[in-house]
Amino acid sequence: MKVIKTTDKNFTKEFQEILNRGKMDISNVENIVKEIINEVKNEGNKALFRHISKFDKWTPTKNEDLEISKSEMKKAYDNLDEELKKALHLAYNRIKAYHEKQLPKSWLDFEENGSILGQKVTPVNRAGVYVPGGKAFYPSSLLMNVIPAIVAGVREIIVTTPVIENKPNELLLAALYICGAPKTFKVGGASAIAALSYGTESIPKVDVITGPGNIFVATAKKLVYGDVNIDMIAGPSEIGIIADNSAKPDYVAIDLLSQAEHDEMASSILITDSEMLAIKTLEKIKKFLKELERREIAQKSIEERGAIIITQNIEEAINFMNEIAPEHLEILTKNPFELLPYIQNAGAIFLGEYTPEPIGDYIAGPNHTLPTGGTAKFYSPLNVEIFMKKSSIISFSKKAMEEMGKSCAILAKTEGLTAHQKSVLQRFK
Ligand SMILES: NC(=O)c1ccc[n+]([C@@H]2O[C@H](COP(=O)([O-])OP(=O)(O)OC[C@H]3O[C@@H](n4cnc5c(N)ncnc54)[C@H](O)[C@@H]3O)[C@@H](O)[C@H]2O)c1
Ligand SMILES: N[C@H](CO)Cc1c[nH]c[nH+]1
Ligand SMILES: [Zn+2]
Repeated sequence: MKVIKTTDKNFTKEFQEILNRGKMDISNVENIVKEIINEVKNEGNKALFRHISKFDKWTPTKNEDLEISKSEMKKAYDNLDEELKKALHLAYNRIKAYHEKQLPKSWLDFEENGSILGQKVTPVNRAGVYVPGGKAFYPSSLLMNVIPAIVAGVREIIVTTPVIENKPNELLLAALYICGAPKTFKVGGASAIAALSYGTESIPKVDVITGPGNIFVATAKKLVYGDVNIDMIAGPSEIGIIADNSAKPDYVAIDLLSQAEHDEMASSILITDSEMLAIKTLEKIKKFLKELERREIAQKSIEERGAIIITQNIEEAINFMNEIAPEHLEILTKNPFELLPYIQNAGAIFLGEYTPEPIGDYIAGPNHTLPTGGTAKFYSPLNVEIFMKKSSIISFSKKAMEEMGKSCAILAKTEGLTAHQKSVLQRFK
């Protein structure tokens, strides 16, 4: 784990290396992904069968094999352990309530001259949700993506997820049932993104695709963007923590490890003005690592992509964290809310010692699909608006046309667009 001080001679170079870590390099996989997309475009389900056989360790032979039935979902829900069921419902209700607050409104404005201007908000007709499933199952990501689409009022939601060895995860099946049993296909990676973008015999073409995934999924989303809308290109998980000497090293250490255990490419960064906290956190990381199920992944991630930056004061810590723009930011200082006005870039901000990042992954309510790799400088968390679009509304009265028609006509004439000019002037005859 890199430990550096902002007063070190080579700090600028070291910090630049940290900034570059999250940037996604798709050059190695771009050609492979292009080929997969073309095969799905040209051959439909037949290509899906082949890709599933190659990557997911089972071989579908007919179209029906691709779909998870509603009865499978119901059976998994009925057989689910009561405590898990309660937890799923709690998560569902909290995520739904939070996203309902995000709903944009249609509006009409009535001007004195009798004209009406406004905006009409409409959900997209069909949305595709990708749920990763290559190396682990993510029922929580299913909820985080499907619930905003439900809240937005999307008419049809199509889910795709790879099902390794054709053995669906019971919790994922139960979560699908709670989400209203949307049509779900056992397809993963770039093939799934291509199928949702262009359609196959079984999978309908959608208007927007959301959901995280590995480099093949991210690259495919980048390539199909424009033919469909996408939420964002999310890379490996990240956590940034700003802490002072009031923070508990145990909390800081385990919260850093919480994202490190996701992925060897995940990055976990502590910025603190307390050298003592830095030393104690390092000790605790060593202790906790021994206790983790995913120790090897977490260890590799924390050793190769973890960092502690020691600053001269908390203002400096905030400035460097704003430059990093982490996916998740925890503030573990005496008065965390005092720092909030100065935080400019972060996907989600967790304030205070009782708000560890994992509470946001599952239960709190805000979305856990967040911008990574510094893209929190311009992307927002996944939200209901990605499943909606807006149309402008314009209705001019005769009086408004008399007031403004001439100005419009002269602008049109100056652009050389005389049909535009005449279209307006006709109204005066
Ligand atoms: N940001 C979030 O909210 C969030 C949530 C959950 C998971 N994640 C991340 O999503 C990622 C999930 O990755 P995953 O691999 O487990 O599952 P995945 O579902 O993203 O990818 C599995 C699919 O990748 C394709 N694939 C695998 N190897 C390939 C190859 N050599 N060539 C072409 N295609 C290939 C296959 O189609 C396979 O079905 C992880 O990095 C995880 O940390 C992020
Ligand atoms: N922390 C991940 C997003 O970066 C989401 C997740 C799903 N399950 C657990 N965590
Ligand atoms: Zn997580």
